[in-house]
Amino acid sequence: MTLEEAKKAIKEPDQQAMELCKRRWDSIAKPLHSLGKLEDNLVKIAGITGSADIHLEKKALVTMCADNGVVEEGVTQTGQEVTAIVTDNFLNKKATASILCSMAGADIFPVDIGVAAETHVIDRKIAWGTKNMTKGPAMTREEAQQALETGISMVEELKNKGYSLIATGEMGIGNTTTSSAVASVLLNEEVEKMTGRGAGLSSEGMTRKINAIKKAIEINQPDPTDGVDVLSKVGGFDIAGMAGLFIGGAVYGVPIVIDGFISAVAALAAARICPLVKEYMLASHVSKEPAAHLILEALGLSAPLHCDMCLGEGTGAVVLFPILDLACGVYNGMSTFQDIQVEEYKPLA
Ligand SMILES: Cc1cc2ncn([C@H]3O[C@H](COP(=O)(O)O)[C@@H](O)[C@H]3O)c2cc1C
Ligand SMILES: O=C(O)c1cccnc1
Repeated sequence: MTLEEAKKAIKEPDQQAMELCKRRWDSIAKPLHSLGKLEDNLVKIAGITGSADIHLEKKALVTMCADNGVVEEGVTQTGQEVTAIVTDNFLNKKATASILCSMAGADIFPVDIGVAAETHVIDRKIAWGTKNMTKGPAMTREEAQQALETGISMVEELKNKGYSLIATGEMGIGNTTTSSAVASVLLNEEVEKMTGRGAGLSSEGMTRKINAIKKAIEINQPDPTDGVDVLSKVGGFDIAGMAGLFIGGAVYGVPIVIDGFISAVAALAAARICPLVKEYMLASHVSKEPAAHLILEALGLSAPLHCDMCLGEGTGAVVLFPILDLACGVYNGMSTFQDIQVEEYKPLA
């Protein structure tokens, strides 16, 4: 499906399914709304899937893996070769996200959407990394569109395989630099406010990172009203691929879980391309990256978890999975007021 077709296919979530789900929660023998965001997330899922019958047995994490030409500017603590190593490690439980997935009963789908080396994961390579955005656009508009469409098609494939919940993740040395650039443009905020130390960076490194982002924005002049333009000029294949996952979730009625800062920036870009996509994403945690909470605020989302995590790879999103499983267990298994023959709970005015 093309991006244009996807945009046309997106509808409002199903209000009736949400209402039914709320009614089911309110009928359960416990104080009203006492499971808070656990309840809210299931109501949202009902609206996304169009059904109050909620089962989350098959869960997936898609990690979009890509390299970033901007690492030439000395904006990271580790070298670009780490991207390919961690990408392949997703396959053999040697990466944090793959271990978390096996513990949470989820399957991991690492996608090479633009790693600058050969890898052994799902091959959707658009290019061998992006160009250095301080010297010109990171990629062409066509490449950005291709990355978005890759994300959309991954959701279609996983839905056809029976997956009902998808977490978003990434691996790409230098992608907090591109994320901060995209966030700065989309929110029209100072680069300094949007930039953190990523996977660990010295103070001199931070100065280089901020200067590189400013230079990239200055030279490329991305149009903040055009999400595809911003992604292509100062983004990366991984961020655009994840933005595609969010758009795909809205097209195919599959809830998509946001991870940390990088994933949230992708969600923001997706929402700029098509505002309704916001209704199809679930927040998981608030990353320790300084601007993460601002991105979630801009999306109008409130994350249930505050773990001071800042790892990426989809780790925080996968941590939400067992919590949603627990919510689902109560939703599907708990007795109702009718079962225990108690008049419905009436809160005090
Ligand atoms: C060994 C290693 C494993 C990682 N797994 C995720 N990231 C995280 O760090 C990177 C972003 O930080 P920056 O922009 O500072 O490079 C991304 O790959 C992100 O997923 C890692 C980083 C490293 C070094
Ligand atoms: O929050 C994130 O996604 C993040 C932060 C730092 C490094 N890697 C990922």
